[in-house]
Amino acid sequence: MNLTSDTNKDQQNELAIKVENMSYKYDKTRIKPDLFIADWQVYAGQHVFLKGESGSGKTTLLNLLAGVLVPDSREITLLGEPFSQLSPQKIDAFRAKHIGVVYQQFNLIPFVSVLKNVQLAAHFGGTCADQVEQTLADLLPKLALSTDCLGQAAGQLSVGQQQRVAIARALINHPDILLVDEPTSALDSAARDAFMQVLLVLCNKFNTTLLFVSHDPHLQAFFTDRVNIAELNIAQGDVI
Ligand SMILES: Nc1ncnc2c1ncn2[C@@H]1O[C@H](COP(=O)(O)OP(=O)(O)OP(=O)(O)O)[C@@H](O)[C@H]1O
Repeated sequence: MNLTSDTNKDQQNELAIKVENMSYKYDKTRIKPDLFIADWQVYAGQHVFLKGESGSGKTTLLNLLAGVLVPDSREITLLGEPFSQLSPQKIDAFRAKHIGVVYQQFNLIPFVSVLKNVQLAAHFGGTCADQVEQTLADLLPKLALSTDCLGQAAGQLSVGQQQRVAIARALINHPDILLVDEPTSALDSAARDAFMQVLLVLCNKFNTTLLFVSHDPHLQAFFTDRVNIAELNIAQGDVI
């Protein structure tokens, strides 16, 4: 089964994400994996909405694509690189340079300033200080964040502000791939829609491939490419 998220497929020939016969199980003593994907591709620049019921494997897939988890069979290719076959050090370097991740809980360092949070990500991604300054000057107004917040401890900001800082941090290295896990659950509908619009504008600007995980049906409208993890994860059925 070849499941490709397919808007503008004709115009886009570069694959950002290719997953082939990838399996993962949390408990290695079990026979049946928690996640098995036979064949799935996302083209460079696509914005894909990944939906699915609770426990269906969305976060697991995201963590595999981020290199936080390592598949049991190693078949993830990102940007043409055999990502899941790289050494742990190379995976860390690849992630820092090419992948932005926005987690459900944002994962900011709460007692460290907003600026430091962003600078740390930039440092690991090899982005120089001048570039950080330039990108922040561009990003902050788009994210409705004032320069005053840069000096504040991240943990002192509102949830909505932390979310936008998490986006700034994820985009500071102009990643090729942005993985976003259910970030809008704490927002009201107006803030949620504003957030989505900003996110999509920024991904277009940087030509970033976006994989957006959510089970909020309202957010589907922002995407033309939608995939249900149940179609991908054949470990959830009786196929294997
Ligand atoms: N750390 C873990 N240890 C063992 N099993 C886990 C762990 N994390 C997830 N699982 C199992 O893997 C399966 C997929 O979980 P996952 O968190 O990826 O689902 P999800 O679709 O992201 O759910 P949700 O929408 O509730 O966040 C579930 O059966 C879950 O119980």
